[in-house]
Amino acid sequence: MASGLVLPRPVTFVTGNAKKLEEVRAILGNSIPFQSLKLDLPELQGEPEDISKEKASLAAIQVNGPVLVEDTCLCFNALKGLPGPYIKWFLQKIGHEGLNNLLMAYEDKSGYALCAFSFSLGPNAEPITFLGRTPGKIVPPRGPNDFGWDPIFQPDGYEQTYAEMPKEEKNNISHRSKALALVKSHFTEVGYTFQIDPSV
Ligand SMILES: O=P(O)(O)OP(=O)(O)OP(=O)(O)OC[C@H]1O[C@@H](n2cnc3c(O)ncnc32)[C@H](O)[C@@H]1O
Ligand SMILES: [Mg+2]
Repeated sequence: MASGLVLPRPVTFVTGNAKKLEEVRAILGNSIPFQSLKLDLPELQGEPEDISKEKASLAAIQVNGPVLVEDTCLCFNALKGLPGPYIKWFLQKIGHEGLNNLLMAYEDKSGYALCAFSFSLGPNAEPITFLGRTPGKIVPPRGPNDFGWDPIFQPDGYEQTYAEMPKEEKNNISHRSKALALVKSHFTEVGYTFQIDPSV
């Protein structure tokens, strides 16, 4: 492990989505101490990794300190990765049924959930991105409708949709937990310490 880098401020996880925050808390536990800030950052366009980095840069300016953000995609293979980062608007406009209908013309219902976390040390720093991906298929909705597209995503190797699974099970295999595992390894490697440095 490196000698350790004292961050002048605790890490702030910036999101406007309470469900994301709930999962990030459950997955990270005490491994990375963080505070959260509810902020609706702009919905950007482009490739998932670029969107996530740009989101981190915007968040770092707002917070004026170290931030963690994430952007989530739901990608359909038959549609070459779309809706991808635009899933939020697709879901809002056409719902679970409409998302299934998008694939009606295709035999291939496979896809993947993708999470792109980005960490920035502050307004002038270059964000680092960590990707997590869980393959699965798009199915007619099953299970509680309390988080986004969970009812229509059935991960490979499972008979249940994300929505039907106990939360701990989703958190063990999810796109989010895979990306967060990489975030944790990075923090361990760099050896960040999170106490507030009184000299700053
Ligand atoms: O403020 P941010 O963090 O951006 O929160 P958001 O809700 O705008 O989230 P995204 O921009 O990443 O858009 C992703 C969409 O996918 C939904 N979503 C994200 N993670 C999910 C998950 O694990 N299961 C189901 N739906 C999810 C989320 O509710 C959005 O509709
Ligand atoms: Mg968003």
